[in-house]
Amino acid sequence: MEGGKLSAVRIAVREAPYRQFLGRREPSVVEFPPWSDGKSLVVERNEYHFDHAYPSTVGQEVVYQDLIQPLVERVILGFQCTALAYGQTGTGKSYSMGMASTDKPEHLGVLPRVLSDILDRVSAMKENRTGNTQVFASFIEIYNEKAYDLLGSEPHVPMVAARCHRCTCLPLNRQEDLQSLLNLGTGNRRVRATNLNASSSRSHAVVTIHVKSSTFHSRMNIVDLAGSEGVRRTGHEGVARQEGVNINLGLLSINKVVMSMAAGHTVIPYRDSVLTTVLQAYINKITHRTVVSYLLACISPHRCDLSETLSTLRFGTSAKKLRLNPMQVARRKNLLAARTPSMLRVNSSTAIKRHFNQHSANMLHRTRSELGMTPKAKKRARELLKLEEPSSIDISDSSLSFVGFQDQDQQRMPPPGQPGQPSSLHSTAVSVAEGEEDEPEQAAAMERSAMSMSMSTIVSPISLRPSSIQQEISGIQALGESCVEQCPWSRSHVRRSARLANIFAVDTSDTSGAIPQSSTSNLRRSRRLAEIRERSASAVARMETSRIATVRPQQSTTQSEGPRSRNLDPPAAEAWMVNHHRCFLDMLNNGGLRELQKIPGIGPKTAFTLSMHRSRLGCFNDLDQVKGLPIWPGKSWDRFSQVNCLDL
Ligand SMILES: Nc1ncnc2c1ncn2[C@@H]1O[C@H](COP(=O)(O)OP(=O)(O)OP(=O)(O)O)[C@@H](O)[C@H]1O
Repeated sequence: MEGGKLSAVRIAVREAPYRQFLGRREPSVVEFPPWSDGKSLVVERNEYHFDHAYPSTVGQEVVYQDLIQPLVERVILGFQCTALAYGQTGTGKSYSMGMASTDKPEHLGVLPRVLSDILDRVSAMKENRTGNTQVFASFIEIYNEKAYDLLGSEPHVPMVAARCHRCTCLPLNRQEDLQSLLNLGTGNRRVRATNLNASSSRSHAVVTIHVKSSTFHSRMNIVDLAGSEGVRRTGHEGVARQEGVNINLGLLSINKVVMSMAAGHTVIPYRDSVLTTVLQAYINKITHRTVVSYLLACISPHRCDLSETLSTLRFGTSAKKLRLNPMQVARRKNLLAARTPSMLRVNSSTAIKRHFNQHSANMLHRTRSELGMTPKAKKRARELLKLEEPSSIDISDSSLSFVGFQDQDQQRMPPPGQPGQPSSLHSTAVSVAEGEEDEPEQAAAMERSAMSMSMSTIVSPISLRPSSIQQEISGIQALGESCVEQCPWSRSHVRRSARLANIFAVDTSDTSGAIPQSSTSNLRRSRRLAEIRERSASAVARMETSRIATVRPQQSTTQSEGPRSRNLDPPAAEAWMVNHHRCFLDMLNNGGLRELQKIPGIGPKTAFTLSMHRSRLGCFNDLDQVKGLPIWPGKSWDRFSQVNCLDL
């Protein structure tokens, strides 16, 4: 079934030509609007939509190619297909289905074309030796509620088996077999002249074409129903009248079956007539994935046949409601894809989707590979690093090259002998010391203090030694320590965002080329915590030392005590305060929410707001900036600074 349509039966409506013997030519009751795209028609101002709508001018060839040829292709692939003609008497059902004999090739109907087509394909398959496929055909009719085997030795003796399982199947090997089969079947079929049709079929005919191979047995049913007729209009009496009644009974029962199925009933009245009993096997599977069905509804252009025409269109509309469930559609597609040769499938949407999926997967893999995220890339990088990892790397060697970096990058590295870019504090302290030569003592004190802080409290990322665990975080072994110091790119403890930012900064700036010493907030969280712990430990140790050296023995010291309470000398007190401010600022800049909450005067809410401001600003440059934040109502900053000894 084409597309993703859920309709189990495809419906086509075909208009019959004018019946000459009705005399006066009147306008047709059926209109084919130009906007309909060959899929809808208008009768009595009601528009009906179907899969195809053919005016009387459309020939047999078009109908065959549109409706039946796709079914032939499916039958060869192992699907069960049914094409059924339904409509009023004299509207061209037998003509369309090819059960009326004709000499002109353009008037050949479905049956001879199908048989011929199947035989051609099977012969081609035999020539290509792609399988041993055989074709058989059976021809039965249901007349007066009895089934007859038209190809059997006694065509006018009713069959016993209700479902006609044991009917005669003639093998079809050549085109000549085909002709003899058609002559035999149509010749045995009961036909009678009525007021409405000179050769009206008095029975429902079912031709089944079997295609048998070693792997499947598919069938194609071509059903030509007798025409519905008003018994009075036919002008028949006696046997002919009874024929008409039985014909209508069969049509009524097939109508009821289709209606029940469309309404979703669980009990379907198949046994109401022989026609539905015989067709039960096919109708039952109409929504099955391996069944493809076409209904050709034939209608008359005459106004006198209007009620019959509307009845036929109603039947078509009911059949349109038979739905495949989406699972069946998906399975049918899969089945079709599995049975279609791969060459034919290459252009299908599934193949295209698969191609794109594969393409995007390749792209993703390539990107991951370029970023060094794939195991292979990691391994390669490790091997390269091992090659370059020198126990004897001399960091003073300016020709030292770093794996994976361009020369220009190398040129932007800090000059040899300078272990990393000095921290901002370091540089500030040095500049102060350099600029204030007239105050040597103070400058020296500041420098001493700054140096001591840079050694103990201010931890430059470059001076960090990643732990062995941290070295493994990125999946790439770290370089030798000297290299790590020189090559900040490979520092796995620096956040990836910071590393990338550094890369872009180096690319776009022509400054010293050194990686800007980002604040420690760019360090990984584990590293920051380790630093805080390290700093607090060293601060305690330092305070202990200074206490022993300067504080009177009787004074107790606690961490919250200020310099005043320790009676420090002014320069020492000032240095202590600078140190303390720096430590505190570090804590504010690097502490997580939990660490911030441990600071006296900071609750969960303040900690959260503080961290939000910190993320917005990057980090706090000094305590004045913290003080200026709109989170200290009233005198809360005073209380906060007091409790944390931030004031002298
Ligand atoms: N599209 C058509 N083009 C040319 N002739 C047609 C067309 N449709 C029907 N006819 C002619 O109309 C006449 C009646 O057609 P046919 O016997 O196929 O009708 P029917 O629906 O099978 O009737 P019944 O149900 O009584 O058997 C035939 O002579 C047939 O050639």
